[in-house]
Amino acid sequence: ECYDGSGSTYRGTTSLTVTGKKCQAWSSSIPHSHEKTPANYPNAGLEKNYCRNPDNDKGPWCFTTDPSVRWEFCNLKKC
Ligand SMILES: O=S(=O)(Nc1cnn(C2CCNCC2)c1)c1cc(Cl)ccc1F
Repeated sequence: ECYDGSGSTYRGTTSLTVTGKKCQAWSSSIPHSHEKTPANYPNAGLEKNYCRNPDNDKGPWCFTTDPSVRWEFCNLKKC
């Protein structure tokens, strides 16, 4: 899979980061509490633990399930 531009419109199901970590669900605050919730960002496609770009970073990312790593970019290429 690949993403266009900054990936703000990416709606695929990749949920692994560049270092192979599993993504934390956007609706969860464990292990990382955060502001990027589906309630706060209803149009960002923050489903399950799929990689997304709700804050206009350079590509899709996610909070990781590793307590020592808050977030990482995802294992996706730019189209
Ligand atoms: O809940 S958060 O979104 N957590 C957070 C921390 N770093 N990031 C990066 C995610 C990828 N893009 C750059 C910011 C997000 C968050 C955002 C802001 Cl503006 C302030 C505090 C905070 F807790």
